[in-house]
Amino acid sequence: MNAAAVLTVRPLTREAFSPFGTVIEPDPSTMRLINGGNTERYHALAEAEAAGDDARVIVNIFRGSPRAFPYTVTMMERHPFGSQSFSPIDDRPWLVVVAEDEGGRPGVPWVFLASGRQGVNYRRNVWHHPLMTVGETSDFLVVDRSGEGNNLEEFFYDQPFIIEKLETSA
Ligand SMILES: NC(=O)N[C@@H](O)C(=O)O
Ligand code: NI
Repeated sequence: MNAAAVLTVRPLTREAFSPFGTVIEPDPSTMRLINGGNTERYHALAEAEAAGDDARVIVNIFRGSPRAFPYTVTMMERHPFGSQSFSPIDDRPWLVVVAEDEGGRPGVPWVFLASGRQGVNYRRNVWHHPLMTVGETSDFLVVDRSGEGNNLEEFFYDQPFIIEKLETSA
């Protein structure tokens, strides 16, 4: 087992997350007034992808128990047939952990601290860590894909990556 590496925690921004998907938050450039001016619609912030036989886009709630820190990232997963979005319901910060694909395996994880008003949509087949709730058990609205075939691919690192604490830097 290789030596552990400590990961940097970065603030979640649309730009930094763009290689992995989109950030779901009110983007003024997408806003259009609807319902006679009563409602601001932030339009098409993300696109749900659902491929393969009998593929359907489904809406779920994930109730995540809080992770303990320091936390060791030992694995990543991806969904070959569809995207997956997470939007916090309880307005609490949470962690988003993703990685670039390097020849069919995830590279070094990127860790982003999301606010309680930020969601993300992982594009289809993007490496990510399973839901990482922080502090208290929290609910997330999750939009992803149901259908035929195995939509879960997991990879286990031969090197531990550590998230020491939730202070952002860089
Ligand atoms: N397995 C499952 O439904 N959850 C994961 O995909 C996850 O990203 O949390
Ligand atoms: Ni997932």
